Amino acid sequence: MNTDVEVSGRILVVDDEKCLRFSFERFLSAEGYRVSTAADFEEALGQLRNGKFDLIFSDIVLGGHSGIELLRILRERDQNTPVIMVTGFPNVETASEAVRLGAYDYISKPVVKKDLLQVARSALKYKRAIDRESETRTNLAAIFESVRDGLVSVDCSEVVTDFNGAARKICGLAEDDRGEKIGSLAMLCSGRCRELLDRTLEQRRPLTLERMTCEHLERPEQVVSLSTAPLQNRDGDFFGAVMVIRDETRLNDLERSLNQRQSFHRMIGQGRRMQELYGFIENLAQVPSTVLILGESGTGKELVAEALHLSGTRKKRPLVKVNCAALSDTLLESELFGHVKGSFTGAIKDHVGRFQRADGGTIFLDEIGDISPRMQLRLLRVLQEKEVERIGDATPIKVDVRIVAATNQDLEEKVRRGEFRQDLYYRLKVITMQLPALRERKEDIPCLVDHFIRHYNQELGRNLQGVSAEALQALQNYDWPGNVRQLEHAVEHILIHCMEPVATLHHLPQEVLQARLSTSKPDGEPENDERQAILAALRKTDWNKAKAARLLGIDRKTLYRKIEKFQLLDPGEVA
Ligand SMILES: Nc1ncnc2c1ncn2[C@@H]1O[C@H](COP(=O)(O)OP(=O)(O)OP(=O)(O)O)[C@@H](O)[C@H]1O
Repeated sequence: MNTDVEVSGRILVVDDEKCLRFSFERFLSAEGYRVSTAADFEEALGQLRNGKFDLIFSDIVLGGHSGIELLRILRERDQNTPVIMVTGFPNVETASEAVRLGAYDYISKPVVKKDLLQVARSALKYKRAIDRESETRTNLAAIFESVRDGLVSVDCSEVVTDFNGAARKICGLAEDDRGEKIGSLAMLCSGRCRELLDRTLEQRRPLTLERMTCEHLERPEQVVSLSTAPLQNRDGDFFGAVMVIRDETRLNDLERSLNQRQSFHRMIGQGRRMQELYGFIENLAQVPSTVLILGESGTGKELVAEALHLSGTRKKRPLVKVNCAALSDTLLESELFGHVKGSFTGAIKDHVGRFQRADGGTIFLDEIGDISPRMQLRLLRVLQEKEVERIGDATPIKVDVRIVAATNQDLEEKVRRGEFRQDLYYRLKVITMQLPALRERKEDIPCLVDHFIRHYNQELGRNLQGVSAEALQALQNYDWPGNVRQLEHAVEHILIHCMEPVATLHHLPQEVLQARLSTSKPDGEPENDERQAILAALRKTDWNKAKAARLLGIDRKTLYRKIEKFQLLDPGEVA
């Protein structure tokens, strides 16, 4: 008697020899199998129509038909049920033809009981394994289809191998996108998620991206979070990557209505000041007015300009960024307005200016406070006339560009001192946005720290889990003269110096630790932190201002201003 529950099953025996049917039925039933018999081809078909079998024994010769015919029909209907051919005489050719067509095995008459039971047991075991595998596959396919997150897999050449229903909905993928390169798909979004997949394929490690606006043309509000993972087979061979896309739009909407958004485009911050800023940007995004963004260095002025551009209708057109302080006057003029060939030495061909390149979109003029009086005048004309003149060509060219300017300088003061044109100042400050310094929104420091830890974990291939409560307190108490940029550098410093799962006080940058010591003194003044931090950085770098500014995460001009403000003296110069 067969005691192996695994291999119990329903068996059909098809043979025109009554005594063979009888002995098969007797031997197999005694083992606990449920056995049915059929005397010919038609009867076999009838049995197959009415019932399900786990194993079929079939004679190769079946009256006017052949067992091979039966095998063919079975294979068309059901791939899994093993069929064992019974040959009346050892005709190896027919038997091997049967195996080629998908028979599990063959046995020859006269059949020995031991052989029969052995082949039946092995075929039924095989059937169970196949059933289990296809069950797992069906379950996985059902899970794949039913999860709410979008799933997209690609192979090593970025060809889409599969995606589920949620991905169809979130990303707008169509059935025939399978087999296409992901970069070649005509998607209606920014495609920033593809960059993450590219990096996963390149670096072969999981990556995440929190809350990203898809900039989908049909669903402009759509916000998603992404995570990717490399795909490996059992032998550890890498064969592609999978991306999980979580639609966070509803959560984002809810947070917006509750004024609790944690991020907006690339900006991070959950406090009141940032909520006001997000709302303000959304309101301004729909109007074409010029915007002047004011704020200390590192407060995120460029990110605000980006968010302004991406939240409005101009997002389909370019956002062109110009750092006015980084270029000499002549270069800036040619960069902004363009030039014609031969208009000055070195003008070997026509050059399209950035105003023209930004046509229909936005131009971001960073460090606007640093432009020369001549450039101020030229810019004033663009603002007044909405047209530009290329160097060497007096023909005005109409441009439709939204101007977003930014500065960390006190422009009003510059106007008072006669260093900045008042008329240009008024034209620029149609709408002014004052960005809060990080010390004015310290409640955002924990989520910024988390954000930068995630970022640098990915950049540096690390797995820092967080910072200790004491270290976080020190980060929150510090005044951050270099604002978010400095905090970002501080987190990078932490990741470089900390090899433990959680960073503690001694992994913090020197300036934060020093400020902590100085504020613990009873007579510590609020400004002391900043002064101490700057002094510490200057001392550490032997008063090399470029290095000190880098250490502090501020630009050199800001550092000079702070040195003046705190009346710090370079010991080298005093001597
Ligand atoms: N709210 C924020 N969330 C996340 N990152 C931020 C935020 N604000 C600034 N950053 C980061 O800080 C760095 C400086 O930001 P950004 O260049 O926008 O500042 P800025 O005010 O334009 O500085 P500067 O006046 O020196 O040009 C960037 O790496 C930016 O990603």
